[in-house]
Amino acid sequence: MSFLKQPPAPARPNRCQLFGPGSRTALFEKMAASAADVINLDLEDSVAPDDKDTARKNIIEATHDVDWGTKYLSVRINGLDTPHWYKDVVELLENASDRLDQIMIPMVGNASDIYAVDALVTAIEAAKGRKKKISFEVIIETAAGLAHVEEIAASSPRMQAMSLGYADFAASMGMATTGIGGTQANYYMTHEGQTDYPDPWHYAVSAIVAACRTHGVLPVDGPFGDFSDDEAYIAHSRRVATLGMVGKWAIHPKQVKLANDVFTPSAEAVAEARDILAAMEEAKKQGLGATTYKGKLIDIASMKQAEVIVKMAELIEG
Ligand SMILES: CC(C)(COP(=O)(O)OP(=O)(O)OC[C@H]1O[C@@H](n2cnc3c(N)ncnc32)[C@H](O)[C@@H]1OP(=O)(O)O)[C@@H](O)C(=O)NCCC(=O)NCCSC(=O)C[C@H](O)C(=O)O
Ligand SMILES: [Mg+2]
Repeated sequence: MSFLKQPPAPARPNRCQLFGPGSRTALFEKMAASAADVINLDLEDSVAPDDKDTARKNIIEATHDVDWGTKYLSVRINGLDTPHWYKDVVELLENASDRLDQIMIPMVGNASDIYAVDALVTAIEAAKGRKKKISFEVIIETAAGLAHVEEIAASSPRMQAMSLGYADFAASMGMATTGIGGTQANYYMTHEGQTDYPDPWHYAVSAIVAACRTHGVLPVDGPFGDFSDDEAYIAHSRRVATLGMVGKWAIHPKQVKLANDVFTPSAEAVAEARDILAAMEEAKKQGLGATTYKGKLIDIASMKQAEVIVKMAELIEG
């Protein structure tokens, strides 16, 4: 391990982030009743330009009037290149209740974007005497955001999570696709008549996971647009979970269960992880750093892998 220890990510479940437009108040109670760990009330792209002020008022009221239970309550503000974002931050933090946990910053390109929001949030918290410090989540969804992903992950002590935003990311990168996540029809390889569809998002997902794990931030997968295709959503979620992400957005309530199922370690996986830890404990007593489990090598690195699974399961069990 480097001298610089890898800090732990925030100890809270983040298996699914359910999104809903701030302009659709009829959805708020349904979102609160869902099984999502995180609620993202949206002021950005799911809200029409003419509805921004109303959506902001709706969300402020919902922080007072809706019972969000134990969910992590987050509001996505508008991008820093819009005339809306400063009003989102000022009106939210001057009027929303203490129930608000997080602000989600879209379209970030560098650490200075976070610095600007952090300075404004810090001033309002002091002016209004807000007790709970607001955390940040950012969306990596531009070429610049990916190019500067590490400085963004390290940019503020408020940073708790980082999501990959497939639609804007594809547009910003000039990708020849309109799909929001998942396999892309023209991204394939052929060999002796066989066609294979590799993952076009692999680099972005891994870069986000690496930046997040380096700075103790939760890496989260963004939207999957085709909410009629459960199998594809599950496959995409399994891929990013294997790469180290902790959860995924739901842009429709039916995706919440799919995400929770993928990002909750199975009973078998937890039992195996606990067996590996027990086997390593036994090996340690015999002065060994490596041993075998079910005919395979396990060593201290296997212990760390097993600890990730057991810790996540214990976090979710609460
Ligand atoms: C996608 C939707 C517009 C679909 O809405 P609708 O047609 O009303 O859905 P259904 O008729 O299938 O609804 C079935 C029941 O579910 C309720 N419902 C619908 N949406 C939600 C929700 N988000 N949360 C909770 N409950 C919901 C309906 O009321 C029905 O209930 P009932 O009648 O009682 O059975 C809509 O789902 C929607 O707006 N989803 C959120 C879209 C969103 O927030 N988009 C922004 C995030 S993705 C993004 O911005 C891209 C990203 O930044 C990037 O760049 O990649
Ligand atoms: Mg976007």
